Amino acid sequence: MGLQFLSGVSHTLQTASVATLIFVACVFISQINYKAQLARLPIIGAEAGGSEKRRKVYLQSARKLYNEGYEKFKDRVYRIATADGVDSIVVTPRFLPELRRLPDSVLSFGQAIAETMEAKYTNIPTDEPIVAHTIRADLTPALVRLNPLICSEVDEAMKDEMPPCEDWTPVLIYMTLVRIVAKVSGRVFVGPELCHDKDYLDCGINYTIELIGAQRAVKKLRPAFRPFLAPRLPEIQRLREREKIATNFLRPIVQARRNAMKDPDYQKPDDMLQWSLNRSADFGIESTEKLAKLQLGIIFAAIHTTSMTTTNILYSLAASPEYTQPLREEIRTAIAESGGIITTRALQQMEKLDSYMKETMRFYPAGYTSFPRKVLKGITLSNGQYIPAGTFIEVPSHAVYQDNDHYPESDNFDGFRFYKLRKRGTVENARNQFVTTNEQSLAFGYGKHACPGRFFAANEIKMILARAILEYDIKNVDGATERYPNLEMGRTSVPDPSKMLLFKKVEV
Ligand code: HEM
Repeated sequence: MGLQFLSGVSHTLQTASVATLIFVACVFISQINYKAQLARLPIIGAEAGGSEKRRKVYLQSARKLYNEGYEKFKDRVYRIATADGVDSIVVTPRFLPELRRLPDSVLSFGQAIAETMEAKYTNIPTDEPIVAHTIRADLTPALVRLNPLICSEVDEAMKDEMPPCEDWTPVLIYMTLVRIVAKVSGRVFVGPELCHDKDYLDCGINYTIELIGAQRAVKKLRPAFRPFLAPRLPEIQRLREREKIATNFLRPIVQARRNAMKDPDYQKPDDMLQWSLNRSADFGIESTEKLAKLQLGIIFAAIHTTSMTTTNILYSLAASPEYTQPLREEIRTAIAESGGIITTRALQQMEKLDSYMKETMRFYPAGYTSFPRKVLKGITLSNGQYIPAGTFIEVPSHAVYQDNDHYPESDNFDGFRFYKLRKRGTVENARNQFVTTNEQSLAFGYGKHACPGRFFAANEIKMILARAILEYDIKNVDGATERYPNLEMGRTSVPDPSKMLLFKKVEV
């Protein structure tokens, strides 16, 4: 009996050892295979040396590397070291039409964001189709109806947040815009109950800043230690606190709305929270906690992106005052022709403003690359190059914006570049709008995950700028005429949030 038992144990151990060996061999072989596949792709910046040296060069001069790669590898994809120390695969835009056809099970936006944002620990919702769906199906079609409301929120928020500016007054413009955008967007996202609540607004504004801090803190940990150490990081615990605070804010409102929805005559509010509630059963969203997390996700996608874009435009405007008068005239005429208010038609008529916004975004997109995707299944491109599963790809959007073939005299900031192109005909009119996305206009991404919120963002930014340009003269402090440089880190480029602009009320 004893011998039989021992021989059984020995047999089991042998089987387990063989299984383990086979498993290790498989992992080893697939790693070798993966590395061999990667090694077939050319590298930009190889002369710097090993991967750590290339990473350092990337941190100092990512923009230069992407531009060099764009010139060197017009028809091929190549590798670049990134801030993470992981090589990313840079894809030239000629491959975009074939990549856009691939399903998410092959090329995943959600997975790329989840890994970049360390979603496992930060909890940011990256795979919740209800968010993009509600924006596309409910928010964008509602804009014509909502624009008067958005406009009055812009007016009110600007009155609250801007100082009187009877004489030249310095304004820390980035944070001022963050508060204006948070209030205006809040009206559309959560509705009247919460959008003016200072504590809720602070919760949303701080959440985004803290989320980026938490993501950086997790990235600093070695990957193997993250499951144990990341949940204990104070930055991650602070995010959990924020989620609780947001849930507590939303709970009574969600409860009241759910109760009211039992009444067939209930006039449902016209905001994202309500549209999400209407669709929650279809997407399996039950709890208020989940709804709160989705709200935080929308806030993360919307507030700082919109505020940074608007800040970039105002920094450009302060350094190119020759544009103020023609823009002011266009805005005045458009509003006058719409009965003195900013209607959807008036916004559409602000084509010079639209062009100025797009030209600023061409020079100062939020990042030097676009179309971040994780490759879940290996892809063979039409030129025969193979991109293995497990890699990240990106497109060098800023280099595209600097290409003279697409943008003649691309170094020249021409605020009315797109306005002039739009005047050429119907096709050119459609191709050159602020919200347009295509292989040459990548600031809002590309393909089926291109930013669904860009139509709302465009309206909101135009309304804020229309008010600012009509009501104020704007200039840099200390008589500086150069545009404030953006802060660059790796592939990101942000307007310097510590800079002031001077504002003075226009005398009428
Ligand atoms: C000027 C402001 C904004 C910029 C520059 C911007 C930029 C982007 C970019 C680059 C992407 C990735 C697209 C891709 O890789 O193909 C994206 C996605 C997204 N954006 Fe925006 N965005 C802005 C405003 C907004 C606003 C106001 C909202 C919400 C109302 C929003 C909601 C989203 C969502 C939900 C996604 C993910 C889409 C998906 O999962 O399919 N964004 N945005």
